[in-house]
Amino acid sequence: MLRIAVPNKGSLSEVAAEMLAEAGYSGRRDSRKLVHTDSRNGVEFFYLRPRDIATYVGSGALDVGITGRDLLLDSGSAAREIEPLDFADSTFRFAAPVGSDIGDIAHLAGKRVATSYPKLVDDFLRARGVESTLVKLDGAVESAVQLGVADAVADVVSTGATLKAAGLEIFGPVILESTALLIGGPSDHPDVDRLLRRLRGVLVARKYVIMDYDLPADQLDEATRVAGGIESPTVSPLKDEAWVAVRVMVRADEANQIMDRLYDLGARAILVTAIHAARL
Ligand SMILES: Nc1ncnc2c1ncn2[C@@H]1O[C@H](COP(=O)(O)OP(=O)(O)OP(=O)(O)O)[C@@H](O)[C@H]1O
Ligand SMILES: O=P(O)(O)OC[C@H]1O[C@H](OP(=O)(O)OP(=O)(O)O)[C@H](O)[C@@H]1O
Ligand SMILES: [Mg+2]
Repeated sequence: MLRIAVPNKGSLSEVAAEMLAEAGYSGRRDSRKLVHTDSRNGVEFFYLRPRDIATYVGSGALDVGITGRDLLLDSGSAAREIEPLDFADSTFRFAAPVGSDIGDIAHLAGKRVATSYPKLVDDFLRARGVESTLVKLDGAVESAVQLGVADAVADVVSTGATLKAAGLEIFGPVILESTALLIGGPSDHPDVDRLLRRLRGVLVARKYVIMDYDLPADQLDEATRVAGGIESPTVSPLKDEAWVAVRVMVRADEANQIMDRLYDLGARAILVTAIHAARL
């Protein structure tokens, strides 16, 4: 049985549960349940606080887990990154009040910096020889300056809207680029590969679409340059020998530009369909 740690709350939990469902696993129905066994797929899910997941996986108590890179590094656990999962992308940044004279990390010497990720920030500042006083908060860190408990903050930034609303602006270098990860522990469980293949299949199904179109046969080389597929396009004959039918996988975010270019080459009846599951 593969033992998997999944986030029970916060911004990672919903997407992680969706990905696992799309990968064919059953999940808990009651959001208060802490453990769920999917015996058909030979896995057991443990619903844990995202911040604690690296600790369980790093100690070997659980085999793999889903958490953020920032949380993994802040935990100091021996867990390691297996694969990025393409969600919960964020950067970890310093911010100070708009117009303040803190414009560089050197200016943080002797200042108070509020954060929920003290190890991450401490490691970063220490490595650069800056000595600050860290103020450890649980969340809503952006309010710390307005409320007078810190001079600057270090926190997760996505759109930047939370910082802006609190009258703060980013300064200094990027502390970390974070994303959701599959993490593993000290020993490799033989079933991790299957989980990984399934999760990769979900990522492919989300990122790619199938494109079918009819094309004048003499345009095939040109069309293959526009959309070459993973290995190579599937080409089928049509009754009218001057035409062929082509099927190819393309990135979903490029589908419309590719359709425009194929249309200009003479392609017609261009159809795009979603991929439900994939294994490349
Ligand atoms: N606005 C956001 N955009 C993208 N990723 C985010 C965002 N907020 C948090 N994250 C990521 O989610 C993870 C934080 O998990 P956590 O459970 O603390 O989420 P949370 O939404 O902050 O939950 P909580 O309500 O407990 O604070 C980190 O990896 C972090 O980088
Ligand atoms: O750049 P933005 O798009 O505004 O997103 C960043 C904010 O999102 C998260 O907050 P969350 O909602 O998790 O609250 P928290 O601070 O209590 O964790 C994070 O801690 C930032 O505050
Ligand atoms: Mg949060």
